[in-house]
Amino acid sequence: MHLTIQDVSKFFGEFQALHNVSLEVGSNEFVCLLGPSGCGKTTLLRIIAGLEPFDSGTLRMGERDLREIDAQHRGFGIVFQSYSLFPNMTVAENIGYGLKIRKWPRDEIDAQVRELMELVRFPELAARYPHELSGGQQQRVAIARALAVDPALLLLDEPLSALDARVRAEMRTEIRDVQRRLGIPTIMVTHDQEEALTMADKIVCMKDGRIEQVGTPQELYSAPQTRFVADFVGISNLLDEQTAAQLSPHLLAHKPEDAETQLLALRPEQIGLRPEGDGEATVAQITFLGNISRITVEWRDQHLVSEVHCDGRFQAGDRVAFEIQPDAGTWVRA
Ligand SMILES: Nc1ncnc2c1ncn2[C@@H]1O[C@H](COP(=O)(O)OP(=O)(O)OP(=O)(O)O)[C@@H](O)[C@H]1O
Repeated sequence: MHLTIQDVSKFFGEFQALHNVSLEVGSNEFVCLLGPSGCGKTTLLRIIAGLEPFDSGTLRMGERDLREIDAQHRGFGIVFQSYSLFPNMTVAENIGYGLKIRKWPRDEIDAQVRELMELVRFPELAARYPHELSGGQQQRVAIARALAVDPALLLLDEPLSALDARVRAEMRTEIRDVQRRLGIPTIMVTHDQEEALTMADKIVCMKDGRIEQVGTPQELYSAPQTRFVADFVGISNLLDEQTAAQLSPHLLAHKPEDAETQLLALRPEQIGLRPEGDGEATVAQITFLGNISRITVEWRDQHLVSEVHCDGRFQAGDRVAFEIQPDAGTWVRA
């Protein structure tokens, strides 16, 4: 079933937290709301969940107007950043809780809980209490609990942000895997662009209560439309028209005519370097990243960031020349 958000606006007193937000979430889609702190991601998620009223616009699940259905009756699964498990219930009781209040028979609850524990890979932890689990395990239980009621929509609010980097990376794959297998439309809030790029079918990039751009991870990375998206999703070198022309006059050939599109966003991997004694730039800093090196070069009065496969060709202080394809980069709105 489709979720349709149309022209939703939200005020907190005088402050407008959301400006005419419109968005579709398809039946098997994994959508990430991505943006910096305060851009309105959580507010939008809470509105969808029914935990927060909104001032104008429409919200529909299939044909149903969600304004007419309160949070408990929407049948959505929700997982928050803090694990929010019931501390006095075991793992199995936590997962089965939603089924118990729906008055499922005992043996059916047990079967469903067993299945979900297999799905989130910890059948042996059934009898433990939340305080006996690691952060990652607690968050898996929270996800299993949200999935238990066969939700029409799964809402995740920064579910991985309290976990350490390794567990977080593991759980990205696990969550995506379970979501694909169950085919539940999912909306996840995150401010972590890497998380959004690795997990989402569709990223909704937000800024100041507005949607800046919606697209696949590839679209947002390779065709950002605004300076904000170019900067927030991945790393970009942003050059005005004059500077772009100095770097390589060919880059102007693909600049659109409109007056708003003024800046060229060049990804670091689009700036190739070659050692050259009288090259126009100087290597300022080299950061080794394993498979590649990130090299900051000084050029005229600015710094440009390049990423190259590291083969030890460059040292700080070296003179280098640029190797840039004529169609490199995307012209974006300032
Ligand atoms: N209950 C409230 N009363 C007043 N202002 C609020 C309330 N809730 C949120 N806001 C404001 O609305 C804006 C959006 O908040 P929201 O929590 O949706 O942002 P966010 O993108 O989720 O940020 P974060 O990543 O920090 O959670 C912020 O400026 C916030 O201060």
